[in-house]
Amino acid sequence: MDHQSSSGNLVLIGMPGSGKSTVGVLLAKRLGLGFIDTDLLIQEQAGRTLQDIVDQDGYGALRHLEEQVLLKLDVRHKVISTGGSAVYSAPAMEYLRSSGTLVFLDIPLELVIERIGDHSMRGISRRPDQSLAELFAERFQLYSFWADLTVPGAGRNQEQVCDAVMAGLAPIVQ
Ligand SMILES: Nc1ncnc2c1ncn2[C@@H]1O[C@H](COP(=O)(O)OP(=O)(O)O)[C@@H](O)[C@H]1O
Ligand SMILES: O=C(O)C1=C[C@@H](OP(=O)(O)O)[C@@H](O)[C@H](O)C1
Ligand SMILES: [Mg+2]
Repeated sequence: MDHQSSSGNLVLIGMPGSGKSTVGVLLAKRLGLGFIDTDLLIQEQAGRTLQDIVDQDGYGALRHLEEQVLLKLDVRHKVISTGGSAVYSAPAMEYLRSSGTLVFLDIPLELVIERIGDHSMRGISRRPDQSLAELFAERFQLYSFWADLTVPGAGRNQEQVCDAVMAGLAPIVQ
């Protein structure tokens, strides 16, 4: 049994709007697994909303908290939906990979904008000088690098994305 299947977690990574949180719940139901959204763990730990953290303390503070929460996760057989910025922490990604399969929900920039808007990018962890297009390009490299499986999301509703993840997992997870 390799690192991907030994602890049985399924970890969703990708841009905000790619469906990590909503598709994650569908996947957990289909697979009979529990579900964790690490954004909610961050909020619980901080006692504040993610929006507050970014607004008051800046994007670096959110990334730091996110890394701490990810490195403290000690779970098996869960679907784990991460926040879009999780991939900035190599230690956290290595750790998640050691106990699960990393699935990149890959949507184009146009869909990100359609789903989350591009006006203020509130709540997104990004350098103030960085455009959404630049952020997308930077992150695309990181998501692709860490992914065990990449699932394209364009032209698919949430159930169809769920189907595509299940189909993609079949050959790599026992
Ligand atoms: N495949 C899809 N088709 C249409 N809308 C979607 C799809 N996946 C997600 N959405 C919508 O996009 C928004 C962001 O989804 P969410 O699951 O919160 O993404 P993430 O956690 O990756 O930011 C929600 O309004 C959700 O309903
Ligand atoms: O991509 C990002 O920088 C962020 C994505 C959000 O999660 P989703 O990807 O679930 O929307 C949340 O973690 C936070 O607002 C920062
Ligand atoms: Mg989410």
